[in-house]
Amino acid sequence: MLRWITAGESHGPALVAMLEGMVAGVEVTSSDISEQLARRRLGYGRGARMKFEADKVTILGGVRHGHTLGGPVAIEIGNTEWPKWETIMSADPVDAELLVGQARNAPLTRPRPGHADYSGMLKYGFDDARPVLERASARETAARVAAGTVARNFLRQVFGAEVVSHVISIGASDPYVGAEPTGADLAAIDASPVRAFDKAAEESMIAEIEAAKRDGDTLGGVVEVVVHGLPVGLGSFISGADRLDARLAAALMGIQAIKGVEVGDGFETARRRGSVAHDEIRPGPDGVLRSTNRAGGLEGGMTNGEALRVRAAMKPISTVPRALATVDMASGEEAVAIHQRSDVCAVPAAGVVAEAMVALVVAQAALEKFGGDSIDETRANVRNYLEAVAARVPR
Ligand SMILES: Cc1cc2nc3c(=O)[nH]c(=O)nc-3n(C[C@H](O)[C@H](O)[C@H](O)COP(=O)(O)O)c2cc1C
Ligand SMILES: C=C(O[C@@H]1CC(C(=O)O)=C[C@@H](OP(=O)(O)O)[C@H]1O)C(=O)O
Repeated sequence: MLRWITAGESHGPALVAMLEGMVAGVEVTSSDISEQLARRRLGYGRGARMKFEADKVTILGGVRHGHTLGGPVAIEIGNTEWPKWETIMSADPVDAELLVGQARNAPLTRPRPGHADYSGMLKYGFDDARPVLERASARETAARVAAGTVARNFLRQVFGAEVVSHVISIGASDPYVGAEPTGADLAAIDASPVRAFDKAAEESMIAEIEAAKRDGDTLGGVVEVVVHGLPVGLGSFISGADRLDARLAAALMGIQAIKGVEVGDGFETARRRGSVAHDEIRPGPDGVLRSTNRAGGLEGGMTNGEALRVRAAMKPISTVPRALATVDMASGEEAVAIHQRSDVCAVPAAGVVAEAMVALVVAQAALEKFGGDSIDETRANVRNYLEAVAARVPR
């Protein structure tokens, strides 16, 4: 089974991603990973930290001469800001004197509503939010994007499938309505400062961010991930835990600040009548045809051969410059929440993280179905299956 785990803190020396269960022979390089990490740092509305900090990629194991070896892949993402945090975030004990007068070491006792601070301090027994926010921080998503790069390369190399995301809306901007993008549109989407697929939607999103910035406020939004080129039958209806929609929802909800997931037309489908909610099946020149894809390529917990389409809703950033009311955990007095700096909006970055999570879950389902120890074996199994599927589709 394809499994992944990350380790590391926001201001630690590095993040580490481990990916276990990937077949041998997948082409992947450090620059593929760096390229994906650079995409995650893009986006209008990100804070100062994105400008001065850099992600330094080292593949520690599982890859040789640009190909996976079949063993666990370990990727380190070094943090170039580490020298500033070396004492405060030292893994080993440090002399108390070294910490005296260090502003960064001042205990954070005013938990931010919406962040992990309050519950984390109580649950893990800390008087300071620092040890909580270090791991709760979405800096960790860089490690997921690194692991996701291997998965997205696998999907491209086995199915020719591309994982694409774009931003549907930011705050109360006019949501994007129109055709879903394909892999060929990814460069244009990345060139948009808000990763929008449409100029009008982009302008409306930028206006929202400008207004929030002016007001000392923050924003969330909605992203969509689309995967073209997947075969029918990934995932299963057999048990709830096998359903690909359930697995995608869990993976997307596991991203910091994601509060809702839609599959296909999602909540809109709930408002429709059945006659206009589903995707009718008709005979076509090369088998069967669907003229709509309201289901987002998933029926019965399985891919149905149409484009996979899922959306994730992100709540606004919880470090609000116009700081929110809280209680100082040291004194019990009313206070305003911690605020030093933050992103105004990180929705474009969340889209890149969502791509990585979708790639990992789909690659996991593909490896379950097709197996193999090498990518050639997986490809042969895919070919065999697709022949059987083609023979079954009426023409
Ligand atoms: C890409 C990305 C960047 C984020 N940047 C910030 C930030 O700068 N400041 C902040 O307070 N929260 C930021 N967040 C959100 C927090 O990580 C998140 O609100 C926190 O973990 C609590 O959310 P939860 O309730 O979903 O766990 C970011 C989230 C993502 C996905
Ligand atoms: C560092 C990243 O995102 C960080 C995620 C984050 C949070 O609370 O989630 C808070 C911010 O960090 P800080 O509070 O130190 O300014 C973001 O910059 C990153 O995405 O690489």
